[in-house]
Amino acid sequence: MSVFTPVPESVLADWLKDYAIGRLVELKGISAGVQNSNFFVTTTLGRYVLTLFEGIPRAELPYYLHLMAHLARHGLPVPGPIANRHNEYLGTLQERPAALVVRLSGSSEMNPGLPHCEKVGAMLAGLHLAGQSYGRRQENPRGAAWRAATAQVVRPFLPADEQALLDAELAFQATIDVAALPAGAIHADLFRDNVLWDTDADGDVRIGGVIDFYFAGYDALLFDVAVTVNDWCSTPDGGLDGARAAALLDAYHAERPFTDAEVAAWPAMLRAAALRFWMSRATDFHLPRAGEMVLVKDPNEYRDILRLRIAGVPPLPR
Ligand SMILES: Nc1ncnc2c1ncn2[C@@H]1O[C@H](COP(=O)(O)OP(=O)(O)O)[C@@H](O)[C@H]1O
Ligand SMILES: N[C@@H](CCOP(=O)(O)O)C(=O)O
Repeated sequence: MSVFTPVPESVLADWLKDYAIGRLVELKGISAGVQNSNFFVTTTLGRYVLTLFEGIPRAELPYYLHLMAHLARHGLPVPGPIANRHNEYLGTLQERPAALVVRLSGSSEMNPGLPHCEKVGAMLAGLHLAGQSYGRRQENPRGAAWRAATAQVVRPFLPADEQALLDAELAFQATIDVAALPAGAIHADLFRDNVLWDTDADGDVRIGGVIDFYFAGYDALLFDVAVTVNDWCSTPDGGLDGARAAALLDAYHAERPFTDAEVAAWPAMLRAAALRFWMSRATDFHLPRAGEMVLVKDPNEYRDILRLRIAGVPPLPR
């Protein structure tokens, strides 16, 4: 998150009167993240995260908030949204749609080992299984149609070799039958910075929280696995670390076995997932948004991951 819209303490203190969570003690902007304005909020009764949504249409927000509530109810470490006195998760603050969620414990691990990858794989499978009973449906906002449309916006900013890479990848992706893959609610942005780690009573790592569901949607479950593997299991040059990928994928497969169609589609899904983040980062880089604290991530990291996934990847477990 970044802070695009500042919130004065007096304004928040007044807004919180609509909630049953006590009085404002502290408000702090969060610099991590790229999509929304986020703040840590401490009140006399607890610790929360406030999000002001910057550009997601209001009508699409209940899908995310109810999905978080659904997954939390299924025992996953997902922050539950807080309802206001009108029993609604979504409010309005500084003329933006706004929501409060529980602040979970832990911090992100940017150098994950095998135990981290194993736990993330098992948790992602649990999320996909619990998501099967989620009643709402909203398409992945960064799905195939978005990728194709965004490619045309970004293309003029790219050098000739990258334009050629992009054109070839779009043509390849158009040949993939995504409808043949198991689908459901996916997180779609399960990067290392969206998982908070804690330790349990024995000192073992455990997932304290999975956050940032604001790219979630209905799509192939395998696309979500690919997004996750590309981030958690890449080496600094973008290659796949075989041991970390195997730890994550074996743990996932033990909870939700991969189908034959998924085994066949795996290389294409890794490429689709790489393309998605190359395109979003290139958009943020070439067409930046104004804001008080704005983080722009390197698009070339995902261009390189795409090139390396095209060169070849190890198969899925079966
Ligand atoms: N529920 C939460 N509990 C604890 N920390 C959180 C929570 N939600 C967000 N954060 C913190 O805020 C940071 C940015 O949040 P994120 O959801 O990734 O932003 P964005 O909405 O811009 O994508 C995270 O890296 C984490 O440190
Ligand atoms: N994970 C994405 C962008 C979304 O950023 P977030 O910090 O809001 O999760 C990327 O790395 O490009």
